[in-house]
Amino acid sequence: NEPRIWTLQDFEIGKALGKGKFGHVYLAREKRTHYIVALKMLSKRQLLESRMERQLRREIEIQSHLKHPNILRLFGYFWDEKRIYLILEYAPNGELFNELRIERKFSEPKSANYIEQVINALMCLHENNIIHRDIKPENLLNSCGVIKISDFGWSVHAPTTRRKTLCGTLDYLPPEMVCREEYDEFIDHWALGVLTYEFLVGEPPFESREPRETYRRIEGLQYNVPSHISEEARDFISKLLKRNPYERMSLEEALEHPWLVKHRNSMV
Ligand SMILES: COc1ccc(/C=N/Nc2[nH]nc(C)c2C(=O)Nc2cccc(NC(C)=O)c2)cc1
Repeated sequence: NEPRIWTLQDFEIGKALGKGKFGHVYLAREKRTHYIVALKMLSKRQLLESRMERQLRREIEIQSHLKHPNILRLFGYFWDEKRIYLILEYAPNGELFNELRIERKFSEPKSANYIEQVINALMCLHENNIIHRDIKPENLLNSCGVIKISDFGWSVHAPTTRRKTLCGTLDYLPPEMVCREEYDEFIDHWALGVLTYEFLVGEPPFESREPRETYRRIEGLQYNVPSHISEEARDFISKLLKRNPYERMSLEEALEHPWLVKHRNSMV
């Protein structure tokens, strides 16, 4: 099916879902098929001012070609004189970040189930030689229990050396990014360890009041695992939060780790 030329007139705009960094996301319904989507509206001026247009092109290029149940679909895009519009898959339950703040922390079965889905998405990305580089609860959407990785704004084709200074949370940065070394897809493995910790504990492992302190704790691998965390979960995290990227567990090994196997067998 030929990609259509979409226009705003093809959609009925519903409620605002939320405000992203560069624009608003609205619930929308395609008029002909009544298909429900999330329409992300980005201001051209803001994109140009912050020189993000190259990053947006990359985001569109990457996300539009990826088809995986745990990766949020980008169905298409269009623009008018003021804005660029991304036609995105709608995930009814919203950001996992919100769910985690409400529940404070997730149970081990729930964390294992979510982490397994993130691993499946990362395997798809890495098979396509893509590093996400921004795995965190804010960039994970929940669609009736199915986790969708979204926001490919920071994704790149592996391996790469970072050109830009980093913005956003430092909590998820691996040591090799903190010390400006070359890095590759293993930075996503590190982020997976940080994500697992944050699901189980309710806050990221290296979180500190001062960014400098966060850097120091990341470089020194200084994190404490509360006693309520199971031995298997503790071991799973420790095999991802390794200073040397090549010592980090592979995604295949992670799927076979006792912590995930234990909870997979107990899932209905
Ligand atoms: C405020 O409560 C909410 C509950 C659920 C949603 C669902 N969002 N679902 C989405 N599907 N596809 C995309 C893209 C989105 C999306 O961007 N959501 C979004 C954007 C900005 C903030 C939030 N906030 C929360 C709490 O999820 C969600 C959005 C907001």
